[in-house]
Amino acid sequence: MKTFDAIIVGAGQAGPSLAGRFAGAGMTVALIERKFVGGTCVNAGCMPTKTLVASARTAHVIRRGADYGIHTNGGLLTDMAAVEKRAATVINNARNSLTTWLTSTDGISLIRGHARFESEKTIRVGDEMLTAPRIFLNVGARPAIPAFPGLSDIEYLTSTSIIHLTALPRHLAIIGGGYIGLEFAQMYRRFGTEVSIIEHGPHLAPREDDDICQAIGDVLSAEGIAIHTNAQDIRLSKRGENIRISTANGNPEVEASHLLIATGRRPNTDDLGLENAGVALDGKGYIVVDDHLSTNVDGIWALGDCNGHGAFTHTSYNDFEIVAANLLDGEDRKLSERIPAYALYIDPPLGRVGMTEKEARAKGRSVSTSTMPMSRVGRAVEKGETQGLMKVVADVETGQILGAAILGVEGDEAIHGFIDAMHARTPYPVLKWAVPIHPTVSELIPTLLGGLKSS
Ligand SMILES: Cc1cc2nc3c(=O)[nH]c(=O)nc-3n(C[C@H](O)[C@H](O)[C@H](O)COP(=O)(O)OP(=O)(O)OC[C@H]3O[C@@H](n4cnc5c(N)ncnc54)[C@H](O)[C@@H]3O)c2cc1C
Ligand SMILES: NC(=O)c1ccc[n+]([C@@H]2O[C@H](COP(=O)([O-])OP(=O)(O)OC[C@H]3O[C@@H](n4cnc5c(N)ncnc54)[C@H](O)[C@@H]3O)[C@@H](O)[C@H]2O)c1
Repeated sequence: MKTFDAIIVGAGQAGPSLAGRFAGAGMTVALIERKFVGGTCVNAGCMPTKTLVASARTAHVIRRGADYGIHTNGGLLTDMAAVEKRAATVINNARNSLTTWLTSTDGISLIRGHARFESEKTIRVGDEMLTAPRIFLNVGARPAIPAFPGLSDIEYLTSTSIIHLTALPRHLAIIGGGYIGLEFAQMYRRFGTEVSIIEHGPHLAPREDDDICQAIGDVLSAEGIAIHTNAQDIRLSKRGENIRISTANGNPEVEASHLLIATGRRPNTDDLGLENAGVALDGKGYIVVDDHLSTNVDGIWALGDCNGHGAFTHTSYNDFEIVAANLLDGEDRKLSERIPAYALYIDPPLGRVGMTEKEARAKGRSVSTSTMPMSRVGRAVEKGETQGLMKVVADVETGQILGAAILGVEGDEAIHGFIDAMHARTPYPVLKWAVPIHPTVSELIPTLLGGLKSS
């Protein structure tokens, strides 16, 4: 049995930083990883996808060159092998530098293998038994694949395997119109593939307000992506070399050369031996945690996607910050203090923070909203990218901003004006007097706030 001050399972977005802080405080840490250090973000998530999105945007800009008075001689060719290689390089560089840091930091033992609880304080990795008074779970999630009829007869892609394609599909069908589905849909359309999205809800990006969903649909259909919503009872079958996707409610059948299933993710908690430690899970398999990220078992914490309180790199990293601040810096940081924020990396991107209008109304707040089309934003006009809209939701009684969305050029950056104001709890009338820089997207935020009215 090897004894450490702390054991961390999973080297995703929280584990390595936590290991570094503990080691810096003079503690011995075992960091256990069964696959690649860096977890989903580095190896199969944010980093490769945003690298691929950048290649796709380059193709799009070249295609639009004539709109800007710039002409290219000859056609456009996507060299998918080179596109894939660029993403692989980004992955490998990030993974290697993290590995170098972890293996060269005194106090951290990077242990390769699958970890499983034997008891509350004991973890097995292969033949090795490890124990520590503090155990931190950062095991992440993986694609969830629904049991569609016919699934076993066909080959399909997930967000993990599609990253490694080196040849362009003729026709990519995507089941699921959420983050993964939409980012890959636009990316592959821009690479030159025919793309069909099949979503069982009434809208794409169904968590968003209807006006935002509608605008997202408009952006994607304008690029020639076929969108099939309300697709119930999806069935899969093989037709020659192709995959046929049929639905019950009159949507046309889609026959595609490739199929990506992007219907959500499930936590990696089913093979961790949690029953041997008595750690409680919720109905969806997420580890139940309190406001300080402690599980129901003393001395065991859960961070990142596996606790179901955020499914993003920044939320996993913030979980690390909360635990480190509370255990090492004598602070009292809480999960409930975090304001949800995220971006959907279609182009133009959607930056989002806080509540949607429908969430705010469901909570019974005295809601006031203001929207503005991106066609009124000078910077967007100058860039020739006027799709989308800005929207803010505020509480008219308290003057607090409840949420905001910027679907538009630079929306993922400009939304930080709202993120910071909401974090500082600045009432919106104060922001109306800020003097932003011209010409930016953010300069329209005071005007947007000026349009707030109750309805
Ligand atoms: C295609 C895609 C694109 C994304 N894009 C974005 C984006 O643009 N922005 C954003 O914020 N988020 C994005 N995400 C989400 C983001 O990647 C995840 O939320 C984030 O990586 C979660 O981090 P984590 O630390 O919770 O877990 P992970 O990064 O998943 O790490 C968990 C680690 O634990 C290891 N592990 C699991 N079980 C065991 C075990 N029993 N023993 C040992 N090791 C184990 C795994 O191998 C893994 O390395 C994207 C996700 C996907 C799939
Ligand atoms: N930009 C980002 O930050 C980013 C990018 C990609 C992924 N992610 C993370 O990865 C997670 C998973 O992404 P995702 O797109 O797989 O999940 P998601 O929950 O965002 O979207 C899944 C979509 O599939 C639909 N769906 C579910 N079951 C279906 C079925 N049986 N038939 C048809 N449609 C069905 C849902 O209605 C939803 O629209 C996200 O929650 C997010 O946290 C983040």
